[in-house]
Amino acid sequence: MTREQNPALKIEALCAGYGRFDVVRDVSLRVGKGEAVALLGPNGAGKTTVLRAIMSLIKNRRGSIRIGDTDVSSFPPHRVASGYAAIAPEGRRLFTELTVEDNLILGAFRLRHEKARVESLLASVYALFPVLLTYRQRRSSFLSGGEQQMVAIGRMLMSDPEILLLDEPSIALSPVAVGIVVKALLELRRRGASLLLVEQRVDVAAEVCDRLYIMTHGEIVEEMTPDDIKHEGFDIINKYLG
Ligand SMILES: Nc1ncnc2c1ncn2[C@@H]1O[C@H](COP(=O)(O)OP(=O)(O)OP(=O)(O)O)[C@@H](O)[C@H]1O
Repeated sequence: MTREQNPALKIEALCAGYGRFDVVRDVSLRVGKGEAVALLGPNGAGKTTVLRAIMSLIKNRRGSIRIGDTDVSSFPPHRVASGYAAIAPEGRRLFTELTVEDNLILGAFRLRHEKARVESLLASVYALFPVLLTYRQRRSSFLSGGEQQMVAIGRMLMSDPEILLLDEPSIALSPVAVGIVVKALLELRRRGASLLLVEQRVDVAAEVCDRLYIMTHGEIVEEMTPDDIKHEGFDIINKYLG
């Protein structure tokens, strides 16, 4: 099947929010297999809410969400997390008292009876982030922000999901750490991963992604490519980001 016929993620007419209020309205988007797509927008636009809806973490949700061949719209969160989607949330949310390796292994909870597969996933995370191998027995609280972000991305990879969701992986990181995260995301792309990246930094999104959706006030208002930005400059996007 071609990428067009069988995307990694296809959202149609999603409405989602909190309590009785929708903060995401009629959102449709697609991430092809092996494609990296960014969701850009100002604070409060509803980007994180889209990611939470994909993971079934909010109850107020309508519309359809397909991951690969499966409609996951009615799945409970643990089922979505069992190999369909994984999220590296904003702020990383590590178990800071646990070691790096224990945090990573928690990401493979669903595969706990498949020891060889867990070992092989762990080896591929350490190949992506060699520094984590050095620090594997170190408590996560002792890591820098950039290293903690590597653990959050690695933990996501440990569930071997069909689509990776990243919520502002560059936030509050030093320029060097942002560079390391960008390099890791490019390497994941090279390995064929499908990514949906929520970002505030247009430069990071344009470097990593094939396509960018712009979201404001709960709706997708524009779709563009990094080439559009290259030709027309950041102004075409900055008018939406405020
Ligand atoms: N748990 C919640 N309960 C009620 N309202 C919420 C909750 N979480 C977010 N909201 C509201 O939903 C709207 C969208 O928030 P969301 O976090 O999805 O935006 P965002 O685009 O990810 O912004 P940011 O970049 O600031 O994280 C905001 O108005 C926010 O105040």
